[in-house]
Amino acid sequence: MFSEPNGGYSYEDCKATADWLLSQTDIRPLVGIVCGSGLGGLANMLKDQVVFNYKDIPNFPQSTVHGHAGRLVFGTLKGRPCICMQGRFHIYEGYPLQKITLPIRIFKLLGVKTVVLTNAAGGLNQDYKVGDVMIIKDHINMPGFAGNNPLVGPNDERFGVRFPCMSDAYDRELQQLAMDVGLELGYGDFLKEGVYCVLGGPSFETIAECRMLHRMGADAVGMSTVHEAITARHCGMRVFALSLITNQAVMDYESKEKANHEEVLQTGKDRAMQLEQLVSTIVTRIEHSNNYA
Ligand SMILES: O=P(O)(O)O[C@H]1O[C@H](CO)[C@@H](O)[C@H]1O
Ligand code: HPA
Repeated sequence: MFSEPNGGYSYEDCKATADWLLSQTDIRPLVGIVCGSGLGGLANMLKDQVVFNYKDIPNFPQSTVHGHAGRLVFGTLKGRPCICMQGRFHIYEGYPLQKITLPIRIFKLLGVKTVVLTNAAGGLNQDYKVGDVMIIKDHINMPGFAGNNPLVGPNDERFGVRFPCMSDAYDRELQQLAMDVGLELGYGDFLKEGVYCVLGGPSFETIAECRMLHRMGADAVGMSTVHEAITARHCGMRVFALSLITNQAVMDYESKEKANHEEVLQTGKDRAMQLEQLVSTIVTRIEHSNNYA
């Protein structure tokens, strides 16, 4: 039943997983949240939780990265039905892109309308500080330049069109909502907006690479999110995404700084409370600001 043509899954396979989940819970999520490295605490915002370990879900990949718990959490946020991935998948774990993005298609088949993607990222923009939160307004898909796009392979029109538009990948209304909410919460000092660039990882970038990415127009660099955003847009969900700037990308040969995953996770812990406030307020306001979700 769970075949993998071209390393991906058929519509029927995704549907089988979605139906299996729907048969286990009465919660019908409208918002799907993906927690970045060290940001799994976001799932704690959900009430009335129904939790699945990834290993128990048919077809689901397994989390292998420290800071990604590997749990799918259904619940409600101020009465609003949500689903939260406590742990995402990355290219460097060895998974094909179609597998990395499988949960996004499952979100769609569960009835999710809006996807909220979060990540930990290195700051390239020299005005950014560790602890800043960057609302993603656009992306640069470096693996995509070499043909590594999650939509490679036969296109199933039940998900979306062959050539989806990406100039509106990140919903502008939700970006504005996030900025308004952030300012209301008093987060103006550390709230930014910018361009996220994805690389394959797992090695962090060299100094020359960071300099190049910055000149190219990227404000932050990471190893995730873009594949999920492309897949979500392909199947017609709205996307809101943010990066926590967990470290400064090293741009200077005089610098003694070294990127490391421990710092990434620590910055996530330090900003956990504000991120929970920001994301939960945005999610509850989506309802009041439009009819999409
Ligand atoms: O993008 P998320 O999953 O937040 O994780 C980021 O943190 C890890 C590196 O510390 C990489 O996986 C990078 O992509
Ligand atoms: N580079 C790539 N990915 C990251 C970084 C970084 O500096 N920080 C967190 N994820």
